[in-house]
Amino acid sequence: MALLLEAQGVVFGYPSQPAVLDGADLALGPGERVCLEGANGAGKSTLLQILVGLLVPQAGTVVAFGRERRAERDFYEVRRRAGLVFQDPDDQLFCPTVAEDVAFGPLNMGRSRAEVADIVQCTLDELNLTHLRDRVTHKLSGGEKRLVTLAAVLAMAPDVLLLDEPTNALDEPTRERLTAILTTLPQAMIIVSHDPLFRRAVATRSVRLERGRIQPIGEGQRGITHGPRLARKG
Ligand SMILES: Nc1ncnc2c1ncn2[C@@H]1O[C@H](COP(=O)(O)OP(=O)(O)OP(=O)(O)O)[C@@H](O)[C@H]1O
Repeated sequence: MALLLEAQGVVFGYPSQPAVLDGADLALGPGERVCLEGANGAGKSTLLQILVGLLVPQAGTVVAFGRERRAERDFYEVRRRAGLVFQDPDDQLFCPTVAEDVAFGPLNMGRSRAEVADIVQCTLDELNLTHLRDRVTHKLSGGEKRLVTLAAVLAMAPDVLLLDEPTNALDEPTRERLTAILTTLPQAMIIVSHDPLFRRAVATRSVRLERGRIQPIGEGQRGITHGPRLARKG
């Protein structure tokens, strides 16, 4: 099976946080929905950004769509084919209206105005967001913004999705709707999530980032963890 994205032995630290990733290996194959969990600050967002070349590892390799990627120009194609939905929608949405935000990517990719109008309509329809079309983006609720960021990324028809905590700020019905959407999309995806119910519903495989490395999660450890049972007297 040809892998779509792969981090091999990635080492990365920030000047103030020197050992975030310490030989992290993560691979994504076609049809997979890999859920990535790990404690706050474990380095999950950092790893997603390395996979699309927004951060440069100090050691290790990124292989994307069959080619090793090193230089910034190697990542232009990767960022076009791997759509990253940021943890904070305000890092991603910057146009005055929802329709303009969703149109921005395909216009930037050289699609015609007529094609883009169709893409915006279809993408908003598919995500059930047509009612938000002409709304001012920065006045949307947190959950609405999150769905609009997904629409903006899907409008670029990526081959792969990288989703950083996509259920943040979503109420339960919206989370269920997102689950239904993600499990019917054809794209392979890596999903960072702290939400065990969501992970269980979407993951085809789960891994954990711990002490800078990726550990597989076996069936026994997977899903919701229950607290220790109270000792019963008598
Ligand atoms: N730009 C930065 N400069 C310095 N340190 C950073 C920067 N971005 C992240 N860090 C630090 O690197 C570590 C990993 O951050 P990262 O955001 O990748 O973790 P995470 O696993 O995604 O966390 P969370 O689950 O809380 O979102 C954290 O200790 C964080 O404070």
